[in-house]
Amino acid sequence: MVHGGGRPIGLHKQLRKASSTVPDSGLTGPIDIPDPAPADEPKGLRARWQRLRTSAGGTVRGLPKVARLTWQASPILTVLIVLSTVVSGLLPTLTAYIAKLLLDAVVAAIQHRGTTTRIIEVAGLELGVLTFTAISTALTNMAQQLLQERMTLTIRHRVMEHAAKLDLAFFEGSESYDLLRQASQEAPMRPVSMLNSALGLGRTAVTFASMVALLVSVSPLLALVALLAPLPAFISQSKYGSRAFMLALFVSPIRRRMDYLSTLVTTDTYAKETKLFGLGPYLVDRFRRLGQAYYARERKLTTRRNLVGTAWSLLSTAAGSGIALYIALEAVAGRLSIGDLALYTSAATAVQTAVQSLFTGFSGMYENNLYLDRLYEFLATEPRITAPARPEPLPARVHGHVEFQDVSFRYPGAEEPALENVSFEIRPGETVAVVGRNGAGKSTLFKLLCRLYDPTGGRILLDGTDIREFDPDALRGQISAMFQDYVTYQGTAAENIGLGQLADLEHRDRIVESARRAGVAERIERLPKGYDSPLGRWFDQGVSLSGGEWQKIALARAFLRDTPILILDEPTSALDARAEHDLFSRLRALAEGRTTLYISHRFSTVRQAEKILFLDHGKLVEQGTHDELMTLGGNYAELFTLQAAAYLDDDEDEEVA
Ligand SMILES: Nc1ncnc2c1ncn2[C@@H]1O[C@H](COP(=O)(O)OP(=O)(O)OP(=O)(O)O)[C@@H](O)[C@H]1O
Repeated sequence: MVHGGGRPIGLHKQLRKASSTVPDSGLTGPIDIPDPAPADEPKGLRARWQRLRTSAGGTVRGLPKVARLTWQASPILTVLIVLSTVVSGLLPTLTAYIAKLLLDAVVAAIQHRGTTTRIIEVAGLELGVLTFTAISTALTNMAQQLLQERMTLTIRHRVMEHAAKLDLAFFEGSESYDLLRQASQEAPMRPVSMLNSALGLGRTAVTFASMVALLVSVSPLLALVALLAPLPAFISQSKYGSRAFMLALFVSPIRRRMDYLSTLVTTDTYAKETKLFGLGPYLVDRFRRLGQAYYARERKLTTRRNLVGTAWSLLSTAAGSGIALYIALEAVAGRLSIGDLALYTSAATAVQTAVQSLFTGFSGMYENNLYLDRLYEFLATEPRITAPARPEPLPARVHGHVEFQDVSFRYPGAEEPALENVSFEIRPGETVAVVGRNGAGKSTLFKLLCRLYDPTGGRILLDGTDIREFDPDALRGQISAMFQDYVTYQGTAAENIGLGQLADLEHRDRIVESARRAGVAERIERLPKGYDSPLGRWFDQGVSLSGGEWQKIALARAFLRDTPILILDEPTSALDARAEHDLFSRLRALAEGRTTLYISHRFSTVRQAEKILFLDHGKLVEQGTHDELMTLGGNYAELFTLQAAAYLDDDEDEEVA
């Protein structure tokens, strides 16, 4: 994990822990956000100073990384933006100086000491500088906007690229969900913001230094006053900057809940239930109340931050006015020229403005840096399931001999193991049904076989080799799978199937063949544009399919891959009896020569398997053929009889009727 920003590691962790303990799903329960101020916020002056130093140090250390990011996004724009910054930093001082020259020339002309030519020369110079300023401002704006776009694209690209590499465990944890959200939604704007703040800071520093130099030449004391006045405001700004970030961190789970509530009411998939159960007003009200709590927090912080900030910055204003008065009196006394007066007045104003931009710039950088830390933290999250340094090459022909040896598994953060000491062997080409009650660990077994998770104990062998010794991508290339929660892609029918094997995306004949195997070819042909019909409602003219039709499409996607292992998690849960029967008769041909595992709750299909594994509370309690398990008279026999009895009852009822 990367801990940029010089923030103490403990604080980071503590914050995250606190922010993820916001209770409840948001559907019920209290709507409250814990106070974002961490318990250890420094109280004494010394502690504050210490903290300022750490945060300043951290912010400055954050700069090179941002510079690298911007450079990667576009070297030309980066150079352009840096150059224009330096130039535009000098321009105010130059403008002020020319104004002084102009005034002095005018006064001299009035007093018949100077010439009109001199005035024209200075006016020409002024025009030149103003034109240059306009051009340089335009260039800076252009470079900034373009860089913003480029950066956002670069970072989103990196976030996607990285997310694609991460383990399933990362996506299934709620803490990492927040991190992902922050990295993908909040972070892309931050580097440019950070760069802008840094450049603004640089520009201001140039203006500030040149102006202060002018002030020093009048009175070192005044220069000192101008320099010291901003300090209190600076400190208060840095405090509120970090509070704002902490608040954002704390409200992140609340916002997630708000998003969820909003999705429930605005998404087609949920609309049916929301309407039927009359949940609309209830959910809308929850959203409103969460929103209010969220807004109240934001308002408190924003108003405090601005009011307190302004109060402190009044000190700087007072100092500025003092300087102006002093210089005016000096001019009256004849110790300074009118031009000097104008110069110093604008210098004083510029220093004051500069001072304010300095803290806005710095606190902006500080805040951006805190967000960027989350991005770096995300980018530094490494997948645990990776290829070994020297991956074992897969055999030229994988036979599909699968062996679980004493495999145990517990999901990260779970109390109970999902699988416990599971051992079994599947010979190449065998068809195996995995059965058991809900939550018994069946899907988990499949996830482990695909190496979406690694077992916490024991090992899984494919053709005699521990699957951890293969490159996970190569291993997954040997497996076709359809999961319980298969994806319904908002794409054409051909794309929906073709995504199962990217190389075949353009091979229409193979796609048609898979559709036929899954029993959905005829339905697709009846669509308005056949295989090129968009499915789902996101597109214009998209066709809505029924649940079973979608499931057949998902099956076709799995069948497109010609792999030695086929895994189907409840492949017929949405199919009608005829479709299920047809699929299983075809499956025998499809499964020919491939190791096939399927999960099913329908015992009529389970009994056809060559081997049945019965899981109960994560343990493999029975295994064998249908006949063997029936003879055993255990769990399987009990459930089978139960289901068969239900059917028999139905038949009898029908007969009676
Ligand atoms: N991502 C996860 N994180 C934590 N626990 C999980 C996760 N997925 C599943 N579990 C838990 O692991 C256990 C086994 O789940 P699994 O999905 O393997 O059950 P299953 O046998 O496939 O059930 P079903 O028949 O209902 O599909 C369950 O108790 C479940 O709560």
